Amino acid sequence: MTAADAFSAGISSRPEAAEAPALSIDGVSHSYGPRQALIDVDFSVAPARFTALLGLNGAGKSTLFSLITRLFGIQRGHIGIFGHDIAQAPGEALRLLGVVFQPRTLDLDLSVTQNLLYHAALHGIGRRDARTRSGEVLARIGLADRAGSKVRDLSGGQMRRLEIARALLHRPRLLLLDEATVGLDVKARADILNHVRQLVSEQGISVLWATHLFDEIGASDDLVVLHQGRVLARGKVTQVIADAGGSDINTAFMRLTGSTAQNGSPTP
Ligand SMILES: Nc1ncnc2c1ncn2[C@@H]1O[C@H](COP(=O)(O)OP(=O)(O)OP(=O)(O)O)[C@@H](O)[C@H]1O
Repeated sequence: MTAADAFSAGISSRPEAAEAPALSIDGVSHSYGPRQALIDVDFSVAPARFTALLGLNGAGKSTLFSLITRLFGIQRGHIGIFGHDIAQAPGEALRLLGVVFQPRTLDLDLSVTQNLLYHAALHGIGRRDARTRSGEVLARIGLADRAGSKVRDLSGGQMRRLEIARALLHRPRLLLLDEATVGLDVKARADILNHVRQLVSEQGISVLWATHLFDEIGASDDLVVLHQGRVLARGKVTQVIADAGGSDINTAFMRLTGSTAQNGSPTP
């Protein structure tokens, strides 16, 4: 059995399993005019697992995120969140989803808490409940001591953590992060990863972590390798490496894609 088979069998095709996959991507294709950005993409994210979506620039990660969040309509295929088809039951599906996009979208002149309260109001969360939830999410992401600070005074890593806190306000069960560590130094990157991994191990949140950096992927993670719009491999990291005949994630990626690597991150 290949890693892909094992991954699918373990996650998507267990009729006895009470819970559907946190995220299921089935036969999804997307084109921008003549340019095909995604080609028959299939994979799933298991509940309470950290799944890395590894791909170089242009692999199709952002396009996929735009489809999952319904920024774009689905041209072909199906996307489900905990069993709710996002085209048929968008309300139920999106309620369970939190997203951290690549560009920063915080109001720098408001405080940390004010940013959260503003976002909560957009979600229809009442003021008192919003204050309670803000305290909760800041504690979960290690920012409780900065609640009253102006966002402008935070470090880049703290701003990213605030965006994660904001994405957790409506208590989603699936969190998508698109290149969440871009522009951060090594320590801040490790810090964000640790916090997100804790959300998985301690809170049971399911995570899809899009990245182009090998060193952000752990040996016990699930992995999807996306290249030029196609899924080249998916499964447990160790299985993907073994199936590709590599000795580590770098060599496995190179074998799968024919790319070369420099400084821990792949280049085309
Ligand atoms: N609005 C658009 N119009 C035309 N082509 C696009 C558009 N957005 C993306 N593409 C193309 O679709 C393909 C996938 O791009 P996408 O941004 O989804 O990849 P990515 O993996 O997120 O890369 P990056 O990390 O650089 O954002 C690329 O070939 C890109 O040039």
